[in-house]
Amino acid sequence: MDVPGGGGGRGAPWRKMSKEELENQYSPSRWVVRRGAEEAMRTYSQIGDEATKKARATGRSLLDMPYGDGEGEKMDIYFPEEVSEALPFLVFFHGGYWQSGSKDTSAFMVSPLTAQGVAVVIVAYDIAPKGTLDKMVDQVTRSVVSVQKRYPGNRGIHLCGHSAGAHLAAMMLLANWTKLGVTPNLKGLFLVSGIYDLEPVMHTSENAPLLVTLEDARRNSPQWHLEMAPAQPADPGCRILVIVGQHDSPEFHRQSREFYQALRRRSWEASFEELRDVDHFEVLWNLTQKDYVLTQIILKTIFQES
Ligand SMILES: N[C@@H](CC(=O)c1ccccc1NC=O)C(=O)O
Repeated sequence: MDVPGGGGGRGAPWRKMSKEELENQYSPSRWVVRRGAEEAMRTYSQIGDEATKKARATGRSLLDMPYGDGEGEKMDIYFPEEVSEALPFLVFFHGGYWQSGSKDTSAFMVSPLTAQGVAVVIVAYDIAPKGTLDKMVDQVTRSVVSVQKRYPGNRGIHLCGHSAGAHLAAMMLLANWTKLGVTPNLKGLFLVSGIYDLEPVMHTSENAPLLVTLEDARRNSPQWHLEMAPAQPADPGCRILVIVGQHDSPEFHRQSREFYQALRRRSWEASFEELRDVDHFEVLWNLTQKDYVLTQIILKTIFQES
């Protein structure tokens, strides 16, 4: 296999980095500006935990709904007060480098979105070492199919993913829905501080539980597919918002920018947004706030199209 000609190619900046520099660039917690790395991670878990407890306390949820036979193939569905047949859905995939995180601490955006009439689904998947990347991509694909089958009258499904979860969401652009028998009513993707070319991650300590080979990395890199694989027709009805935090590392900025550019080259309806004054974790925990700029962008996008 050849290497892509774009940012992932032979001239990619990460190829010239020392092992330490690469490790640094791919350790989001080292780039936070308002607190130490450990405190940032602690706050992130705490806010996720509290948001999930608050979302579950309303009682308007279906928890642990299976989307497959595997023990980890479960999703939580949170409903707005006004129940209708034709709700817009937002399906969220949590981050944590495919090896940490849980649906049980990731309901960040549930309260502000359900308050505005959006049903929110938080998906669990088998993180490493139990799950491989291929398995996680397959699981997430089946979770989207399951939402469409359960709610065929939905007014659009938007996917949202953070970091490793943005990678999983982006992989849905390559899914073979025909083979799965159902084409979800996908209207948009919100990709927050994601990774789209997995090859550099393979050379960091994050790969220890993942055991990604070069073949695995390419097969599971949406960037690689957009640059190298035969073009799949872009869906003009599906808008893609690529989002990065101002204080994300330069490599995270590069990954987002180059993915956005590759999407545009392949005729996807994509836009790019750098969110001011937030780091890799704040961008997500701010989604607990109805007035946060990204919460507002998400709501505006969902209701423009439903
Ligand atoms: N070990 C990582 C943790 C991390 O990257 C992370 C943690 C929680 C949610 C998302 C994350 N990043 C990507 O998936 C770090 O140093 O920041």
